[in-house]
Parts: sequence; C-alpha cells; structure tokens
Amino acid sequence: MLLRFHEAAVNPLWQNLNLEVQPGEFIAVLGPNGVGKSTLLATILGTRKLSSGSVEVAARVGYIPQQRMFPPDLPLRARDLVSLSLAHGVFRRRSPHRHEVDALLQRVGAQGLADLRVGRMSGGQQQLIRQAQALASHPQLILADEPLLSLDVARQRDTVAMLHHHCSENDGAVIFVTHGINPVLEVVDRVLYLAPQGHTLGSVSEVMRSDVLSELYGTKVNVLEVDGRMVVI
Ligand SMILES: Nc1ncnc2c1ncn2[C@@H]1O[C@H](COP(=O)(O)OP(=O)(O)OP(=O)(O)O)[C@@H](O)[C@H]1O
Repeated sequence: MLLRFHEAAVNPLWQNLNLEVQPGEFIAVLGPNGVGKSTLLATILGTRKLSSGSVEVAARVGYIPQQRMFPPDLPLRARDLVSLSLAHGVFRRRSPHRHEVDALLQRVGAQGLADLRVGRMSGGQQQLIRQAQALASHPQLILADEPLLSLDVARQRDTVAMLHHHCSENDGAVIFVTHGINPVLEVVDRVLYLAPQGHTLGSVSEVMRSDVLSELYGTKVNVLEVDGRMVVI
C-alpha cells in the first residue's frame, strides 16, 4: 500500500473518501472545476488538512503541479533547476552528476532544453521541466495535476507513456488529475470521479456511465463513445 484515505473529508468539498492505492496503479481523478481535485492532492502533500478522517502516505512522493509559470527573469537554466531537485533528494550528500541531470531531462523529452533559461521557455516546455523535477526524488507515488495542459498531442502521449511506465515497470503509482479521460483511457486502472453530489471510484466501465454520472451530478448526463473516445455531455 502506498497511500490510504480512510473516511476522509475536506468540507464542504468531499466526504467519506476511502481509497487505497497499491503499487502499479494508475488512478485518474476527474470532476468539474472547483470540486476539489487539486485539494485532494494537497491533502496527500500535507499542505491542506482534512476536516475529518485520515490519510496515510507510505511512499516517496513526486508532484507535478498544475501549470504554473516560472518567473520570466529567473536566472536558472533547466539543468540548474533539475540539479537542485536532485540535490534535495533524501539520500544525497553530493552534487548530482551532469549525466544524471541529462538522463532526467531525456526521460521527459526535454534534452534539448537543458541550457535554456526556464523563465524564457514556452508553457509546454516549462511543464516538461516540472516533470523532470518531480522525477528527481525517485518517487514511488507521482501526483500529477493536469500535467497535459499546454502540451502538444505528441508530448501528451509521451507524458502518459512515461507515467504509465513508472507504474508498470517500477511498481510505482500515479494519481492523475484530468478534465478528460481520453488521453489516459488505455492506461488507467481506476477512476475517482468527484462531483458536487458525491464521488464514485471504480474502473472506467464502472464509472464512465450515463446512469452513474447522472446520479453524481443530480441531472441527466450522457456518456457516449465515439470512435473509441468518451464524450460526456
Ligand atoms: N487553501 C485553500 N483554502 C481554502 N479553500 C481553497 C484552498 N485552495 C482552494 N480552495 C477552494 O477549494 C475549492 C476547490 O479547489 P480545487 O483547486 O481543489 O478544485 P479543482 O477540482 O482542482 O478545480 P479545477 O478543475 O478548476 O482545477 C475552490 O472553490 C477553491 O477556491
């Protein structure tokens, strides 16, 4: 077990949350704006308190925050930032080697960005650097808050593949906050759907259904499958 919520609540957002995350699991968290998805991650990170219940974290955690731009005048290159993240790893007593930094940047497809100043990068390029920073602590549990925002389709695919690889090859787990299930349909094990009327947890086929989402939203919702993609209307 890497993470366990027991009867957890952050009032008035969500209540009675019971969730146990095992090594190898890829969990998507969906729901409308403001329902408390980022707040859920904040309770795991310890930056937000539960109103009741408990959360137990038994894993090293890496965090990819929701798109947040670096200050434009930040005098650091990508390799400096990733190097700092590596140096903060719990087992570190020395400066990270250049090849470790390069390997991390390569893992997220940002090898060409190593010597660019982060504040001058595009939003998508900055997002890749955030990914490399999150991986630097060799996390078992990766929390990713809408990590595909501002990435092009190819980079979105690479990011999902990288995170899936983390689960399937490293016995890690991922909690992936997203507004759309389609980019992760092929890799997701369970969906936690948060809604104003409550939440539900299960496989894609158990959760992404018209009857289940209609009950959660308290109004008629249709889930359609079109060309292998799911559309919620
Ligand atoms: N530190 C905080 N203290 C109190 N309320 C907060 C705090 N952070 C966020 N909120 C509020 O909690 C609610 C849920 O915010 P949160 O960011 O978790 O939603 P979300 O589901 O991630 O939304 P989105 O899809 O728009 O990113 C919002 O109304 C927000 O204003």
